Amino acid sequence: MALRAVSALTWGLGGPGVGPLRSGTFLRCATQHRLEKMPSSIGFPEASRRPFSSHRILVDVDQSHGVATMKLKNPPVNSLSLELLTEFVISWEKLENDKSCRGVILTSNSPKIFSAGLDITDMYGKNAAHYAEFWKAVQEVWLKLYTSNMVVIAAINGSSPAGGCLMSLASDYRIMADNPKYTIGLNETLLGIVAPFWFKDNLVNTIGNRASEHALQRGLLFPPADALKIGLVDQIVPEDKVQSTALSVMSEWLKIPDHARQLTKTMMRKPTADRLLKQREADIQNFVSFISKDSIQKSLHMYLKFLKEREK
Ligand SMILES: CCCCC/C=C\C/C=C\C=C\CC(=O)SCCNC(=O)CCNC(=O)[C@H](O)C(C)(C)COP(=O)(O)OP(=O)(O)OC[C@H]1O[C@@H](n2cnc3c(N)ncnc32)[C@H](O)[C@@H]1OP(=O)(O)O
Repeated sequence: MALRAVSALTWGLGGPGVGPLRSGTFLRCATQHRLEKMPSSIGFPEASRRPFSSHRILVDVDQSHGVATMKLKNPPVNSLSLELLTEFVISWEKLENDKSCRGVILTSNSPKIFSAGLDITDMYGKNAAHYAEFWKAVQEVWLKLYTSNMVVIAAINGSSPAGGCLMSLASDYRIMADNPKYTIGLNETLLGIVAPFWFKDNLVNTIGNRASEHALQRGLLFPPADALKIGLVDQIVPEDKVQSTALSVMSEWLKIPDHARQLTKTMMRKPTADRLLKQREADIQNFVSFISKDSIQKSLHMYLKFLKEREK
């Protein structure tokens, strides 16, 4: 198997905003329309579309089908900066509160990069208060995605290292563009940092313990075909079919009654989400003390330098 490395949300019933069962779920399900036919592109009729956006997040809601497409837009590499993460949470809550929205396709506005992962400049050369705020936002985005009532499909239209891979892992289904130039994986060790336990838990739940041990220790980044083999993604499709495939997979998922799917998702994911929720503050403090170490700052500095100077 060809492996490539770069060389060198609150759970709990009734919890604010992100509880697995939004009030009215059962009632709504009883009258919910089934999706019989989905459009093959985002060319929805104007009347049924409700786009909204912020600087770094573009959202297009197709109200007649109950599906939103959320695009990350943070050039040049869609890094997950504090600003992007904050805007993500605001947009996500808007969708969670929109009763017409049952599913979200998460993708990128950039053609070649889904997301370069956490913004390294938010973890380098800042003070403890900044690191704490940043990490809280990272946790929040993961909790929102991982515990969402909505069906979340990642349409991975480019490279997806580290935090980008985590966002995909938190989705219910992953479709990746079949381009061998793109890679996906949790490559933290290559930066001299360590994926926290909840990144690891999410990976283990997806690809199993042995494959996770191997992938995490070596910081492996997998091309799409290999990612498919180990179950890191569920499907690979030609680059120009990622969005249309995501829409048709979504239509299949939305045929399942919401209440049954949501309760099943809760049953599967609650223990993992609860593990972070129970020690959220300690996890923030752990991150702050780890990332503030001189040796870790030095590793990040070297990695940023490597990124800037490497041959393209
Ligand atoms: C035991 C205790 C445990 C406690 C837990 C503690 C800690 C855990 C901590 C953190 C976990 C972090 C997870 C992460 O997500 S870290 C981020 C990892 N990301 C990467 O390694 C990706 C790096 N980027 C790339 O590989 C390439 O950029 C990419 C393939 C995405 C795109 O390549 P392309 O050639 O198109 O673009 P580049 O020229 O490389 O980049 C353009 C520009 O962007 C800068 N940049 C790239 N990635 C990032 C990033 N993640 N953050 C900030 N900036 C980034 C790059 O430096 C270039 O800048 P410039 O030269 O134009 O100035």
